[in-house]
Amino acid sequence: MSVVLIRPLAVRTVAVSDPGDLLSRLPDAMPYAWIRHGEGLVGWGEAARIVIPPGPDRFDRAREWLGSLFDGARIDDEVEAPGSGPVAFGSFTFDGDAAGSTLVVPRTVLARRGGRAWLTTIGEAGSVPVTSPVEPGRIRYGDGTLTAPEWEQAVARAVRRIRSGTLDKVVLARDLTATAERDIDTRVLLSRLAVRYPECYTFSVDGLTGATPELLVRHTGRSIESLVLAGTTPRGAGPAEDAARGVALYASGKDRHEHACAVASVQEALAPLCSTLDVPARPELLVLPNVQHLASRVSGRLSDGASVLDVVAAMHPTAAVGGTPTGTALRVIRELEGMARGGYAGPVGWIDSRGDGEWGIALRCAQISGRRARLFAGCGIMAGSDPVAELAEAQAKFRVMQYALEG
Ligand SMILES: C=C(O[C@H]1C=CC=C(C(=O)O)[C@@H]1O)C(=O)O
Repeated sequence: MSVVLIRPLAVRTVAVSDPGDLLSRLPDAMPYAWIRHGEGLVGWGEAARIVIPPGPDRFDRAREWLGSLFDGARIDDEVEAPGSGPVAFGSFTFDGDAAGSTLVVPRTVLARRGGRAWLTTIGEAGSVPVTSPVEPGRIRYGDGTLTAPEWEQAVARAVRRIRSGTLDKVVLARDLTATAERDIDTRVLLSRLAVRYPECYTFSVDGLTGATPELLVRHTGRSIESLVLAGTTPRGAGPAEDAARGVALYASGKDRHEHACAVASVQEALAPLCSTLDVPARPELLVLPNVQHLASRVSGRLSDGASVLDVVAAMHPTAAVGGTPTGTALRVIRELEGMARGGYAGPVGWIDSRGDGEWGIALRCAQISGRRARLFAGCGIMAGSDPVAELAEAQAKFRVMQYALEG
């Protein structure tokens, strides 16, 4: 386990006047961010970092490290709100056996929530070199691991596997590559995403950048909430077609079953942790600029002092990104996708020293590195799935990051 830190952490949180657009305050091109409707946290610099080794105990290792780091910290926090005091941003790979899961405690975090704003600093306040955001310029796209026809064939194979009775659902994803004229400054992408997708969680952790609509879990004291998504249709060309698509999605047996699998996986994971759990009987429609989703808002009360990372560990991977049953779906994903998902479809978010935090599923995102980006999009495959329609759905999901890159 590789660990870098300034120990013990000397943490100070002070209330500040409204800082305006949080993203406009970021000094460098590789920041940490978690923003929805202008609220959330942004961070920069690095007071501590852990690269978590792959394996079934990776969430335990992460929790142990955070526990000893935060317990040993000297914290002077005049705000005492979720997200004040020391905060770690994190990204876990989808596949527990893959390397690349990380937790980072930024040296500076600026936050806004519920009409309050605060600034957390760790260690001596030093001067930070400030650069201006630079547009990436022209973008060239290329195929990722599979071409579009190859991915359609993988979907057709998954459908045959499901019809043979081996599994109910599997989420298959594909990747696209993008190369920009200049190094990609994630601040440019974050600002575009936050304006166009205010309903989503605009995030960035170590270059994994996107705007996900799917809240894995928000943890505030003992209250938890989750927004479960599965079942999708692209937006229509005009209001009439759009409304008809929404009605058809809501009435589609295939999509309702796909959604029910995702809700059941969340319910099964949360029930043992909760004294009460509220799961809606029917989904609602979530309409985003690129797609419409079936959505279920699940809420509950934890029966003990489990932290947000405990809840994340119990939930991942939900059937919104894995499938049903989970073990079989994960084997089929490895076999048919043929690619490393990295942080895509893994948990991404933040945790504070009280165990509060917000974690999403890293969807509608890309891994940014220098001039290159790797974009990801996936679809829940069911017995009734049509490979052509699934490809169109994946293209609609790619549009989020294509817009972020191109403007
Ligand atoms: C796997 C993705 O979306 C998931 C979340 C919402 C709806 C989904 C669907 O309808 O297929 C997927 O389960 C993705 O965006 O890459």
